[in-house]
Amino acid sequence: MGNTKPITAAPVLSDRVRVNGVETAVTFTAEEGILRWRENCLSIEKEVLGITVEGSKIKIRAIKENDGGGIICCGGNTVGTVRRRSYNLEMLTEDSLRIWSQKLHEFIDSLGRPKRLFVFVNPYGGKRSASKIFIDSVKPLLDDANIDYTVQETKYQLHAKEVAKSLDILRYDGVVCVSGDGILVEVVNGLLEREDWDSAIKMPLGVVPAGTGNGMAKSLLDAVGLPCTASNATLAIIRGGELLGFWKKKTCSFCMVKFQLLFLSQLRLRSFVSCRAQASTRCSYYYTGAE
Ligand SMILES: Nc1ncnc2c1ncn2[C@@H]1O[C@H](COP(=O)(O)OP(=O)(O)OP(=O)(O)O)[C@@H](O)[C@H]1O
Repeated sequence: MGNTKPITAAPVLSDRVRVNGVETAVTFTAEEGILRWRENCLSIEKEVLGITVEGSKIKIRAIKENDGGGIICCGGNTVGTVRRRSYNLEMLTEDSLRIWSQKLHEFIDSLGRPKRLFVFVNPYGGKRSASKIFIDSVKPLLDDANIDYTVQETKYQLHAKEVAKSLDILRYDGVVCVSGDGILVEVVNGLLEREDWDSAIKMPLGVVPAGTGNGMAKSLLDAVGLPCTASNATLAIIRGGELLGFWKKKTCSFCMVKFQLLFLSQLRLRSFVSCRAQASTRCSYYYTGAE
C-alpha cells in the first residue's frame, strides 16, 4: 500500500456549542476521552474532575497547571500546584444536551473513580493544619469531582483505629487520611483487627499529607514524579490511581513494599505487630496475592 495516513479516532460527537459564552465547534472523541474546541483540548481522564448539568449547560470542572499559561493540552501531567477551572458548555438544543451529557457521564463512569469516601482528618497532626488543608485543598476538589464523603475528625489517640474497626465498609469506595502516617497506620490496624479483616483490608486507602513526616504520601508522589502536596494527593485519590490503590494491579506490590518498610521502620507500629501475631504474614499474603 502507498501513502498510509495516520489513523485518527473518529469524533463521536461534534456540535456547535457555546463554551463560556462563545459559540464554537466542539468535538468529543470517546476513544481518547478528549474534548476539543478551537485551540483547546481537555483530557477527561487527566484533567476533568466532574460534570454536572445545570439548565441547558453542561458544567465541566477541571484542573490546570498553576503556571499562568493556557489550558493543559491533552492530558499533560499536572506538576506542582493546580488551579481549578470550570467550563460551561451551553448546548443549543435539548437533544444535544441529552446526548452530550450522557456520553460525557458514560466516559467518566467508565474510569472507575471512587464515588463515596470516608475521610479522617487529624487536627492534631503535624503543624495542626489538617483541618485547613482539608477545607482549602481537599474539599473543593472532592466537591468538583461530585464525590460524596463522610468526614471524621479524630478526637483522641487511636480514634481512627476504633472507627476503622467498625466502619461499614460496604458504604465506601475508599478511606482517606488527611494526616501523617500515624492515622494511616491506625486505619490499617483497625481494619486488620476486624472479624472480616481479609475483605476489609482490601479497602483502597489514600493519604493526603497533613502530618509531620508524611513518609507514605511523599514516597507515593515521588514515585510518579509529583511534589508532595495535598492537591496532588487528592487528585490521585479522585482518579482512583496510585494513592488509592494499594491493592490494585501492579501498583500494589510497590505500595505494599513501601508499606512494609514503613511497618518495620516506625516505632508506633509495635502495637500493630504485637496485637496481631500474624500481621506480617497477612501483609505478605496480600502482597503476593496482588501480583
Ligand atoms: N484529637 C487528637 N488528640 C490527640 N492526638 C490525636 C488526636 N487525633 C489523632 N491523634 C494522634 O496523633 C498522632 C499523629 O498523627 P499523624 O500521623 O496524623 O501526624 P504526625 O505524627 O504529625 O505525622 P507523621 O506520622 O507523618 O510524622 C496519631 O498517632 C493519633 O493517634
